[in-house]
Amino acid sequence: MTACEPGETVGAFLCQAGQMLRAAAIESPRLEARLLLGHAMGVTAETLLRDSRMVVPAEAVARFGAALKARLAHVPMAHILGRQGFWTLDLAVSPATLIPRPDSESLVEAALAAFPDAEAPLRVLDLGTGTGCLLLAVLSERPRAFGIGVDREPAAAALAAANAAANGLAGRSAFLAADWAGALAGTFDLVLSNPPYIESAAISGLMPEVARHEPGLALDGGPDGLDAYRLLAAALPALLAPGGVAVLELGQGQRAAVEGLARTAGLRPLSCRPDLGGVDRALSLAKKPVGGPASED
Ligand SMILES: C[S@@+](CC[C@H](N)C(=O)[O-])C[C@H]1O[C@@H](n2cnc3c(N)ncnc32)[C@H](O)[C@@H]1O
Repeated sequence: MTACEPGETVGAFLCQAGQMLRAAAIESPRLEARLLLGHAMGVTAETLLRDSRMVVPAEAVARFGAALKARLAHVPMAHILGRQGFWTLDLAVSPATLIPRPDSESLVEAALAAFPDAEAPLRVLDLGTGTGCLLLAVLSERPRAFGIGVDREPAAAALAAANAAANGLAGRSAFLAADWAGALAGTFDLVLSNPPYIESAAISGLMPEVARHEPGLALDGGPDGLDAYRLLAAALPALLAPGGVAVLELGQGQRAAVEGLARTAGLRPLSCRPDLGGVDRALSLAKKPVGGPASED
């Protein structure tokens, strides 16, 4: 390990922090050190790169120390920074719910592909809305759409409402704390859901950022990971308007099982969009027409 130059400069702090993060097996130690120091100083990581001889002010040193300590304890970067980008949106995050993942953007792509008319006046429902990321991304692309986001965790529903306001979407969205769609009447053109789908026994083996810092309510799908899909599949036929589509996020390897549950509930699998890693991720479903064939295949 090369010795870091001593001193109070950006370069010295970044060098020391990078080494500590690497020793803690953090994947991108130099990048994260820059993001944390930039956050503590209120400047961008690019600014730090431009002037590594800049002296770090005392109050930023204290903030950086606290942020670094948290990261070394595997607190997720998004929780320390308080923000996460998703689609084109900048979203506040909190320990109350899942940090939005890039893989979930495939649900937004699937939803937009299902409703390609940008001017369609869609009614959208997002079950387990968390930060509101899925609903808000769709509303940002469909200016005549209106949406409701539901989360059983009241702090998540409040976070999603704040994210809607911060992104100029409060006028076309509403959020409530409830158990799935139990509190709702009416039907929707588009139902989105990224439910908890990790097998209960697998959670403790996930990376510490997830297992220790993201809530069980957002992760735990029961013994086989499918508990929420059973409830959602049963509820969807009554929630979908004629011509409506549901887009569900899947965990790796869950496609066949969830399609089976959907068919049993009277739904028709339309397509399944892979994420950037090629994993079947966004399952689109429609209601089988009354009196229609029992299955599409
Ligand atoms: C996997 S997270 C997804 C959050 C967000 N939609 C996203 O894609 O990042 C699942 C969310 O479902 C919520 N949830 C779990 N059980 C629920 C229930 N019975 N009713 C409503 N929401 C629930 C959790 O609180 C959590 O916010």
